[in-house]
Amino acid sequence: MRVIIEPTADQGSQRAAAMVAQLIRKKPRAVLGLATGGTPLRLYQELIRMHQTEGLDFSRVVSFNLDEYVGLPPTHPQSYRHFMTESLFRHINIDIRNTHVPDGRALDYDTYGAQYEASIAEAGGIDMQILGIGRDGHIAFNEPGSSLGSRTRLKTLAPETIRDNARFFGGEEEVPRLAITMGVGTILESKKCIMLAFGKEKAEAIAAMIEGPVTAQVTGSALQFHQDVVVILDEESASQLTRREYYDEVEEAHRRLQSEKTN
Ligand SMILES: N[C@@H]1[C@@H](O)[C@H](O)[C@@H](COP(=O)(O)O)O[C@@H]1O
Repeated sequence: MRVIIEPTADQGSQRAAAMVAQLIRKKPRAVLGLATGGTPLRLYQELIRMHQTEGLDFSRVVSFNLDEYVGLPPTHPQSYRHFMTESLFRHINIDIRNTHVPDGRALDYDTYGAQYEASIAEAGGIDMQILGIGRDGHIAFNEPGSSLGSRTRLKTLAPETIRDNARFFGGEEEVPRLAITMGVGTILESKKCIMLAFGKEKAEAIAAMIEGPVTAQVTGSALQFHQDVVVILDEESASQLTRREYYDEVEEAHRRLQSEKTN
């Protein structure tokens, strides 16, 4: 796991955007795994800027989102489909038919989950999965206790997640209790994962995910089994890591290698 600590969330988001842009330039038909929540917003803003000012071309990009609330139509202001349209899709030249967000109104979730997995496989698998993390260490909506081999399925939200997301809904009562989410096993199959976490409220989850044991109680810790994960942090979210100096040294070594390559 590569741990990059940037001074601020803005710098961290720019770093992530550069990685996404590099992939799309190399592989115009890249398959991106996308996340919602407050964390990736700055990354999406930077991608929009790159599209508008540098001509970053999304016309052949395919995307799959991690999750969606059950019961919300795509037009609902808090649905993740709506979030993606407003925060990214309508500002870039992605073909909306190539964007996939789980359907929160599917009737048969077992069949639907299997179909979602099949569409990811048909697209060639996810090249780069963007991830955030919940304060309890969950990824997508894989709440504590989720199987580390889980696939796309229906999931009951944990009380902490409902509390955390109440701010978007104007109260806990309004937050849906169920979601459809890619599983931990689905996420582990993506070729590369970029996790973003900013702010001190994520510090504990980040320390548990990176330096703690692999456990279904912190589903993000399963990423320790993935061979290509980059975690991008700011000073606050990195504040509880005990091996900080080592991560900085690794980054320094990366920089030296890069500059030797380009010189
Ligand atoms: N399903 C989403 C996750 O994908 C996200 O990572 C998490 C953190 O959200 P935020 O970035 O707003 O802190 O919230 C929800 O649970």
